[in-house]
Amino acid sequence: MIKIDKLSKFYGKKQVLNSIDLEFGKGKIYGIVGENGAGKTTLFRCISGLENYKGTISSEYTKLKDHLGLLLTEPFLFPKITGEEYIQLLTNARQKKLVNIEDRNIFDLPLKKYASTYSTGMKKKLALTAILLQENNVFILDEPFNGVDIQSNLVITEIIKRLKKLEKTVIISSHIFSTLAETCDEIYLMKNGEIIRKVTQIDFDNLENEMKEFTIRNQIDKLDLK
Ligand SMILES: Nc1ncnc2c1ncn2[C@@H]1O[C@H](COP(=O)(O)OP(=O)(O)OP(=O)(O)O)[C@@H](O)[C@H]1O
Repeated sequence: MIKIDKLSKFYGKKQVLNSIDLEFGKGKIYGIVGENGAGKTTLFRCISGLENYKGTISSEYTKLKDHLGLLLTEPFLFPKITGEEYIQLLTNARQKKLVNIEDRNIFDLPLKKYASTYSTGMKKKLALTAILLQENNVFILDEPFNGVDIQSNLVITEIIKRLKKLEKTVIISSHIFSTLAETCDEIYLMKNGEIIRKVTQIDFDNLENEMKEFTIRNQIDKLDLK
């Protein structure tokens, strides 16, 4: 269980997260949706221990970040290391010894090549492979489906479902509602640094319809397309 109490974050004078209260349990998948700039990535960075913040983030672990895999929208890959070396680096950090990495190459990546030469989608797949092989208990996936081919998206969706069965905690942000609706137990709607709504599976269709109607009424109609 991860418990977030009154989490606030400022960048300089700008408040980006405003008194967020959330709880994430084991064996559950959570979606976070919200417009660009709502604060999703900042929330993830705070939970992952990459940012200072006000409020508390507590869990059953002494150091949550030692049990947490964060997939960033644009993973950082060091120059001059191969895909294989990247995976080794991350798994070594968790004292996991991998005998044959090629056997665990779920996305058929060219692991002998420098990771910095990978395409955007390949970088994301490498970073995801590494955090999965770390055998984390908590996974935070920031737009995991974005920029990744259809086949790999199907694989990622299936992996997320398996992580749930393994009693892991998975938190996902996505701008593609259907991918969240297929996997999530609960979806939180973020706006201007606040969680404004919690939606459970039974209401996913209503949420999608409301969002569509709101967007079309307020945004697309401005174009006055004839
Ligand atoms: N390092 C930073 N310094 C200053 N402001 C920042 C920094 N990182 C993010 N912000 C600001 O914080 C706000 C929230 O950004 P964040 O990246 O968390 O949003 P998001 O919901 O993940 O957006 P998107 O859907 O576009 O990825 C934005 O106004 C952004 O400009």
